[in-house]
Amino acid sequence: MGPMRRDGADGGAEAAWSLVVPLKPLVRAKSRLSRATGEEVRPKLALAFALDTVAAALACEYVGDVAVVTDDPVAGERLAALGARIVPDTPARGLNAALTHGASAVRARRPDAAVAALNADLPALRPAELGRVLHSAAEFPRAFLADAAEIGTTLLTATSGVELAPAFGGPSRARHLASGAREILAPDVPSVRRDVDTVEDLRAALKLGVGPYTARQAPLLADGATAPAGAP
Ligand SMILES: Nc1nc2c(ncn2[C@@H]2O[C@H](COP(=O)(O)OP(=O)(O)OP(=O)(O)O)[C@@H](O)[C@H]2O)c(=O)[nH]1
Ligand SMILES: C=C(OP(=O)(O)O)C(=O)O
Repeated sequence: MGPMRRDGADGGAEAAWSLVVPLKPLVRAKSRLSRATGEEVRPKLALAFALDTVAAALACEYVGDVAVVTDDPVAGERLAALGARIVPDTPARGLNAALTHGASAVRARRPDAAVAALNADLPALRPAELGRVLHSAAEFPRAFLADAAEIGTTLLTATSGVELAPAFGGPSRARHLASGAREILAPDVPSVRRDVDTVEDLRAALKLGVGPYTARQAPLLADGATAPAGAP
């Protein structure tokens, strides 16, 4: 059976994906930003990234629901208020175990769900761009989108009845390719590829235009984090 339809209309009805978004406890999240942000702002920024990512995902016409896999109580409460379902993590088993667990939780409720893992660090995410990626992904049993650096992965999909088999972490683009997943080569989806791990990534995201939660945190950042590259 194909993915569930989000509406019953003929023609323009779009396949509804279930997204699975993993989020570390905020005290540990985005550790590579710590030097630029300081320890007080870093968890707030990690939460803001997740809120912007999930809000944009929920606004995407191809997305039926979003499950966030997290053990963080504050993030869980804020993300649930946006409309996400919160799935408790699998303690100490890491990112891929969390994603497999999230996909199982989704399919326990909806066995024929098409699922997509999406990183929580995409503060510039635009619903229409995510929609283009999911539309392309629907043609293949498994598909993925490489991150802006073309080394990692920001999104991995599995259509109805197909195991997600996530292999995220570090140089995951090559692993996802080797696993048989199809790489999505959509040209105009920079916001879906713009993950933020470093201060340079954050600058690039700010240039693309971030969502409201991250924009609100930006003034709290040291100048070094937001000044254009090469600025004095
Ligand atoms: N639920 C869950 N999410 C995780 C786990 N590890 C990583 N993530 C999430 O997976 C995505 C990519 O994670 P990483 O790049 O490894 O970690 P990060 O917090 O984004 O950044 P660094 O601390 O700088 O590595 C982010 O959305 C993380 O919050 C985990 O063990 N459980
Ligand atoms: C999780 C990933 O990357 P990073 O650890 O760089 O965020 C990935 O791209 O698979």
